[in-house]
Amino acid sequence: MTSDLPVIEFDNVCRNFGNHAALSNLTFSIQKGEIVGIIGHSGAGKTTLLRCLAGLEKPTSGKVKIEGKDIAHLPEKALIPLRQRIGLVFQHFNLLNSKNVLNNIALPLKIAGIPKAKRIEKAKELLELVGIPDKALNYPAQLSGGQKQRVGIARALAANPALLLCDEATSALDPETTRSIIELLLRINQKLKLTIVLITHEMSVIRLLADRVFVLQKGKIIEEGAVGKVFAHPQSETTQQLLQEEQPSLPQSISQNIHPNPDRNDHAILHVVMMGKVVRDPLIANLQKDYQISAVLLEGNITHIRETPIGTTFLAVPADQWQQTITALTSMGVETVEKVGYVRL
Ligand SMILES: Nc1ncnc2c1ncn2[C@@H]1O[C@H](COP(=O)(O)OP(=O)(O)OP(=O)(O)O)[C@@H](O)[C@H]1O
Repeated sequence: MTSDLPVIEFDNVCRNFGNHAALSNLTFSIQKGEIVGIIGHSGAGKTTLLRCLAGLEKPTSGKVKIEGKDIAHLPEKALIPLRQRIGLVFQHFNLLNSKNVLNNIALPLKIAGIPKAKRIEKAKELLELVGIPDKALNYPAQLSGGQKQRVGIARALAANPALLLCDEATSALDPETTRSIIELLLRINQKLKLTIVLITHEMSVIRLLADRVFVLQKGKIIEEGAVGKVFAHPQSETTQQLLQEEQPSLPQSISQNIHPNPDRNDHAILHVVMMGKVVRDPLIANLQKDYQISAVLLEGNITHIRETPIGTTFLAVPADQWQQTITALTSMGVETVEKVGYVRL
């Protein structure tokens, strides 16, 4: 395999269930070391896509290539070694309760016929990597949810996979534990240069973990790109809906009274999105100082995509100064600024 060959390539993949197209002409590629998040409403095709990637589901047509090999058309026997290149992490961990932690982790190696001493050595190494070396002899019932998921991740890594697939891997965990599992996945991604594809309904997980995001709707990718870009400027209605809980919105007392044309003494409302350094700049003070524009902050918040701050605010400025404000804010380096309408404050 050459280093720039994508780890994953989907070429015109369709998966039908009867007359229903769960995946429809999907074409994309994912490079080694990338972390890609897949989001979409229920029934959009996320699980089907992940199952096709894992070789658990055969596409009706098209090619699914992992490290250049088309797994969609391999006979079952030839799929076995390829499946070992793919680690799976599940929402409910799927550990065997009758086996201790070390033996759970070593199980894929046992199935692959690796001698006992070697697989236990590897399992110990992985337990160290996921940060719970002292739990080797414990049974799953004696572990917290976060510890169980660490074991699930260690097991997924046992056969040195090229690809880790995470299906709602943090959805059963509390926010603090979710954060620690995200940090673990990021560390593993960097240390092992592991490619990770994750499905989640938690947008905060995508923000902290993924480099790129695919938005699925009715089996098609309707929006795709760097998480920062897509989350800062969601184009499709679906993406906007999925992000809605995360976005600040105007207080009802204002949003109810917005109108499209200005009356005398109205203010124009501007929706401003900023990324990076500019978030820390005193924009309102600068508007006043450099442009003599008095802006009022109506609503706003700051979130982070990895280390990059994203600021979203609604400002009100005198109605006759909205164009000048947009020009000024753009020259200050904000990502986007749009007029939402007019209101009497
Ligand atoms: N084995 C199956 N037989 C018939 N229809 C199926 C099967 N698997 C999935 N589907 C259908 O394909 C579509 C996509 O399902 P899929 O489970 O991939 O969606 P999803 O985005 O993962 O949804 P969710 O978020 O609810 O898990 C749905 O309409 C579903 O009903």
